[in-house]
Amino acid sequence: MSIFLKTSYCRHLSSTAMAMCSSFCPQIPNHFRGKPISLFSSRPPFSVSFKALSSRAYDDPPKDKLPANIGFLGIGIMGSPMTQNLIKAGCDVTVWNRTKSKCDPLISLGAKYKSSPEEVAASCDVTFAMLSDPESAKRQLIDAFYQVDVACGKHGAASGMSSGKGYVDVSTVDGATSKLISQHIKSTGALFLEAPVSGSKKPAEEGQLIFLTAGDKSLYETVGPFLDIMGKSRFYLGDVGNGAAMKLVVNMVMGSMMASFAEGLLLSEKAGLDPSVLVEVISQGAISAPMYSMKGPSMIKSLYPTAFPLKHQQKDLRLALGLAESVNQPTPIAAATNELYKVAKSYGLSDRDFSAVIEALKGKLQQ
Ligand SMILES: NC(=O)C1=CN([C@@H]2O[C@H](COP(=O)(O)OP(=O)(O)OC[C@H]3O[C@@H](n4cnc5c(N)ncnc54)[C@H](OP(=O)(O)O)[C@@H]3O)[C@@H](O)[C@H]2O)C=CC1
Ligand SMILES: O=CCCC(=O)O
Repeated sequence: MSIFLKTSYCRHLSSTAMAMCSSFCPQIPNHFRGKPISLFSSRPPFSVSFKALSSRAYDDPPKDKLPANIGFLGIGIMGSPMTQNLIKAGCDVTVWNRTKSKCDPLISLGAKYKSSPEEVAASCDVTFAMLSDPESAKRQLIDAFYQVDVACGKHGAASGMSSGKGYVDVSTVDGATSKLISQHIKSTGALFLEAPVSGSKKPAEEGQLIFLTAGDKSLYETVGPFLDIMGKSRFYLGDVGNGAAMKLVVNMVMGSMMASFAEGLLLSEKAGLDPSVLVEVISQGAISAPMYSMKGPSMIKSLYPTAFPLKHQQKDLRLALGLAESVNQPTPIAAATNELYKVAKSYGLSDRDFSAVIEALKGKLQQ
């Protein structure tokens, strides 16, 4: 396995964190570790930024509970950097993706490859999945004759699961999908955790994601060190469905914020103002958000380099509206916002960044 030394990280590793790294992936010498790994034997029902607390003393989990082999299904915009961080931290990772070529860079970093989710799950202690949507998280149509369910069906991950293993779904799906996958996984005796993430491509690359987890608490504790490699904080929210719901509410708010920001940029321009000054004014006030400063300058230039695909934002709005319907909560702003993203999709912008929603307000697509 190729091992990469991140000297900037290592400079900050406390000796406690180094010792924990050693017990976690014992085949890797401490000085090759990528980042500190923080472990809690029990966690409060709220999140703490563990990377900021690396000098605290933590209990090591029992060594016989530490997973040795990690599987990762779905090597897309998010899955790829998340897997890279696991490999760089010294974990033994096995990957699968529908489009096999996306696994190649990870294989050259030291990952193993298996040709189905079932084989990954069978060869790994814990398998993560980062797939597009409820449909792909459950089911994949390879061709007209041969069907593979990524999680649930023939050659799906559940077929390779058994007691002692765990499945962690980090995709953004609705609670019903998550519960269905949980049932299939748990019927094999394995454990299940839903763990959708807040944070986009760059936080994924930098190991700064926020995990919104729910499901088997013991699996949450077992995989905590892996979540801490990929993320900066993690929330445990109780029963399966709560992580999915939290993620959908967050992304419903984000989608509306982006749509409103897009309206503001266009209105400022039509009113004779400089939209880049608007971005600066917003960044200094109470409605400041990193998203506006990060996306604003490229939106003004009609550039939408993809970090969070627009089709996924629309999917999350659709699922959030379903959640709202199920609890009889009015969400008129999200409903209108969803329509705007649907217009943007009809302009062929599905695979562009979600900030391309501004094009739906221009009336005419800028090439
Ligand atoms: N990008 C972001 O900023 C964030 C995304 N998310 C969520 O993470 C998930 C993944 O997003 P992201 O990585 O951006 O998306 P990508 O579109 O880059 O990746 C999607 C992944 O799902 C796979 N996939 C899609 N359809 C199927 C199918 N029918 N069967 C099997 N595999 C399939 C793709 O395989 P293939 O390569 O073969 O197409 C790919 O591995 C989504 O749920 C998204 O909402 C969450 C937080 C941030
Ligand atoms: O689901 C995507 C979230 C993107 C983000 O949190 O920046």
